[in-house]
Amino acid sequence: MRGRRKIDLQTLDLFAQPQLSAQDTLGALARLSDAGLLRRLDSALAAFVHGQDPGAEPALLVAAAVLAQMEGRGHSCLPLAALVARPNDVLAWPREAQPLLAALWDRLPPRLEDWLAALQRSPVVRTVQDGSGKAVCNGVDNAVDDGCPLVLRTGAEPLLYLRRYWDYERGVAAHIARRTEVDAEPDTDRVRGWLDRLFGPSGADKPDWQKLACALALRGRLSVITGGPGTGKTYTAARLLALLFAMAPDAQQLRVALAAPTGKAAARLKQAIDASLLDLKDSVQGELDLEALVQRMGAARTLHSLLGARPDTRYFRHHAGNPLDVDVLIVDEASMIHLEMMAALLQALPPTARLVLLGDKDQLASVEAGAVLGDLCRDAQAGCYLPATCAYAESAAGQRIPAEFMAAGAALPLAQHTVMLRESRRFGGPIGQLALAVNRGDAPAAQALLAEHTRLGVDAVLWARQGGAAQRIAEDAVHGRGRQASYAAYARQLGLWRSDRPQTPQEHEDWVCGVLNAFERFRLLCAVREGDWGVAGLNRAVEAVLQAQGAIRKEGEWYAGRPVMVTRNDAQLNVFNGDIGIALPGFADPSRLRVYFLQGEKLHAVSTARLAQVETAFAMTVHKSQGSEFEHTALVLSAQGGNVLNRELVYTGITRARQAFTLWAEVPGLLASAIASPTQRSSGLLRFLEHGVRCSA
Ligand SMILES: Nc1ncnc2c1ncn2[C@@H]1O[C@H](COP(=O)(O)OP(=O)(O)OP(=O)(O)O)[C@@H](O)[C@H]1O
Repeated sequence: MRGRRKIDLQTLDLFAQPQLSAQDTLGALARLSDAGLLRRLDSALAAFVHGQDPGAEPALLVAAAVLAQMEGRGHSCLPLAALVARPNDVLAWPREAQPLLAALWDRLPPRLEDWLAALQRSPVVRTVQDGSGKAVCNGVDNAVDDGCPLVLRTGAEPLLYLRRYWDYERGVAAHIARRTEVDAEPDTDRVRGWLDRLFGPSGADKPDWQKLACALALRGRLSVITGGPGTGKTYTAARLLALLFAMAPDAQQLRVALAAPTGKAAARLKQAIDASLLDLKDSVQGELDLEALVQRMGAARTLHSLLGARPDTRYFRHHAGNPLDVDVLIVDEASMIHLEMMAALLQALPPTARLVLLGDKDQLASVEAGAVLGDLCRDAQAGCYLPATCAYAESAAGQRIPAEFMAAGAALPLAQHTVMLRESRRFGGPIGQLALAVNRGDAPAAQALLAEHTRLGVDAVLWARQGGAAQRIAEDAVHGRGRQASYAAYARQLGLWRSDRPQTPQEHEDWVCGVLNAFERFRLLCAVREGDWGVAGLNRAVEAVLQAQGAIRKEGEWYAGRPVMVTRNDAQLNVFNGDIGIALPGFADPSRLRVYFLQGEKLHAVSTARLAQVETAFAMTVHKSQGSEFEHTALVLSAQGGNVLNRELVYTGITRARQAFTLWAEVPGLLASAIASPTQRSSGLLRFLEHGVRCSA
């Protein structure tokens, strides 16, 4: 937003007079948009509200604009008490904009009650009370939703919504409430027998959360399994599938689907589940035909493709009226699912089907509004298990839940269907320790770990660098540091085209796969897009270094070796948002570049002319890297990052690295301030679950 500022904030004069009319307010909001403090869309919503209600008061117009701005930053609603009392906490404007904010707030009502009254007086705002079933619009009892664009949820913490987000939250909460009702309990002796076969016996010293997750998943139609990298979420999900298969009255008829928000995450899920299931063949000794299950599951899909996204619309082919044809759906990387997508997914799922969500609750939430997995996992760390859950866990999984994980009083049914896996199997080393330190907000420990390892030299697993020109980052990325993965292997593999040119289609395919696999070993991850330390600047810098060493010959937009990331789903071309491909000469006609993608084990080629929605991918945002892992990642923190530099971003960047992690910080203090800034997205989802989902007709 700061990049779009055209006006000097110091000289911006918002108001001619102390009183604020609706017109003055709209003018001020428009000027704040010109100055880049709001988006055009934000002030446009206020103007729209005024168009619908010429009597709209300044507080309503300001609330509407801020609500739109919040939606753009991933929040599903606006907490009004915080806005009135601490506007800057909500708006997060830069220091130089504080006088403007103070001038605006001086002219607005000082008390929350007055804001609420201003909102409730307007016909554009529908007022609803949690749990009462009462809805009021324009002061009139109104159980029927007549399309008010804004919704005000009253109560101890009033929330203002754009109507569609209120609908999504309410819909998601209603589905979750239904799905977490306990069905008939399964035969616990059988469950326990199968769990012992699938997992082996467990020690008595601590609970086996993996077994517990499987047992709890049988009790309802929603199961949430969260945990950091390598804690065995996929391992557990494969065993859960085998268990469901073993317990199903007609196992051969069980329809199972796998999905994830991105194509890459979907492919990884399928690979891991297949391998895990086939590993289990011995423990099920011919009693379960797991090979047949693997065959029947088919490929994992992106959520868009599973739901049947209709191009250029918000609509899907599958919905409540045309539900998905599944009995069990496992969705990985659930932290990336935004509110609207979760609402669509839950609607499209038959009421009897089981949904299993896998994901790391501490990762970055989606760019779009909502942090659904984070919300659903609010109690995951604490457990909050009720006595009935503990009794069931003991009889079905042989697991005694320690007192510290039991609910102190009432607890959400959702918590009884949520399990956090706590032991990482492949992430215990320095990278894991660093991730844990970041996650618990311990900046000194994170910095000490980085400093200690950096001292070990260029081969160190952790490595921290500070300041200097972005050129240094690019050179490091291309030439590598020590023995850690870099783009050097990719450049070497690319060079084989000239020194050892493929002579047969098979050799060509092997070479293409070699380039793609070498490229996947390393990645530069940025917090921001713009600037020298952002995606755009670093892509240019890496290209310049590769060009200088002769690895690429960049003459136009496309060149042999250009790695690209697809930025928009294109079902016709069979490429999806987040897919990474590399432009390379074809075998039959080397003068024409084709972009090659690895889809599972198979190569997929698309002509460069047909791929319009792509961007160069030597550097990518941390957001776009979710669902991927690399041997070595270098996380680049730009001084321009502002409040994008937060704890979840750093944690997500670190946990993309399997063997080595490098941190580049443009100025001192960026890491510590990011760690000190956990993201809090405003949402009312859990409140719906706490109060019952009855607040509207
Ligand atoms: N109970 C277990 N016993 C033995 N090995 C296990 C167990 N749980 C997990 N593993 C192994 O640990 C590794 C990580 O497990 P898995 O890939 O399922 O973790 P994950 O949480 O899905 O990771 P990611 O977040 O990266 O997707 C795998 O090699 C898996 O086989």
